[in-house]
Amino acid sequence: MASSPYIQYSVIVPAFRENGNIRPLVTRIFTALKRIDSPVPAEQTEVIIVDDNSRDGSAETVQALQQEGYNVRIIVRTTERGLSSAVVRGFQEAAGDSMLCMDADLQHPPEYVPTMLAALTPHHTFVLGTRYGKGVEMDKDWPVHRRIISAGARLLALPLTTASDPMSGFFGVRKEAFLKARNLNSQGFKIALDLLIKAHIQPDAIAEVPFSFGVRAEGESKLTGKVMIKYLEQLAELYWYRFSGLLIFLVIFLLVAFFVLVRAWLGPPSPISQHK
Ligand SMILES: Nc1nc2c(ncn2[C@@H]2O[C@H](COP(=O)(O)OP(=O)(O)O[C@H]3O[C@H](CO)[C@@H](O)[C@H](O)[C@@H]3O)[C@@H](O)[C@H]2O)c(=O)[nH]1
Ligand SMILES: [Mg+2]
Repeated sequence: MASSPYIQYSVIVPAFRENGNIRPLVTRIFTALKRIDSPVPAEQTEVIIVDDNSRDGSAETVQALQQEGYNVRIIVRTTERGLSSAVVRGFQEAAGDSMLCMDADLQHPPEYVPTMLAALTPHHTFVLGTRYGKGVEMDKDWPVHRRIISAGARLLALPLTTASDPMSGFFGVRKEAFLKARNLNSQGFKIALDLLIKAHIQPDAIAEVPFSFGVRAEGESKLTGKVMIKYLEQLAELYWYRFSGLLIFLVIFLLVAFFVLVRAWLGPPSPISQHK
């Protein structure tokens, strides 16, 4: 398939040591896009892998796929690391106005890519692949401890957004909405949540696509204890970002109310006695 200069859709895949998954991922994405009923044309879609210098043959796999005609490229970062910053880099390099982020390990089904991309419109500037929608379920092999961590993380984010699965790594955003976000947290694992808040995505601008979260095909998860602590730090930052104005207002209001009450309780100031 020849690459087209009219790219409207970009699929960003952060990847670290994912060589074994890259070929099935890319071929399945393009097979889905080439289906007769795909709402998004394959010729208008590019895939960008953002790799953190894995040196596991990922670059060679991408090169072979390019020679076979797939519109895929790889950015190999050597001075930066981390999931969120890799996704941001991919969004910055994307040619398409509709941009999707998905994991390399096939936990996000490539067959959903056309539907996810097509859900992005000038009205729905954000699309979230949700694991908590109607009619979908987690893969029963997903470990219990991961379910508990996920439920806890979701609960903590409730005051920040009404989205059903803001922890999802399967999400898309329109370029114009992405460009509105300032000070994105490059250290975190939860770039969708960060974008939802910092790009000021309103609830009615979010389209949700339920999908069944599978188990990793090859390699290992990079979710560690350190990542969970980073998530708590990210939450604290987002709470401050979202609620600091309200907090400052409340403090000033309480101080003024306290002052007024004290004055009322002490009564009016006694008249000054006059001397001749
Ligand atoms: N470039 C780069 N990619 C990374 C890095 N860390 C992880 N990735 C890539 O990011 C994707 C997700 O990493 P996993 O290690 O598979 O994460 P997970 O534990 O399965 O977590 C996923 O599910 C969570 C929901 O439970 C999501 O919140 C999370 O974003 C991710 O999608 C994979 O493609 C992985 O290679 C990194 O430091 N750099
Ligand atoms: Mg994974």
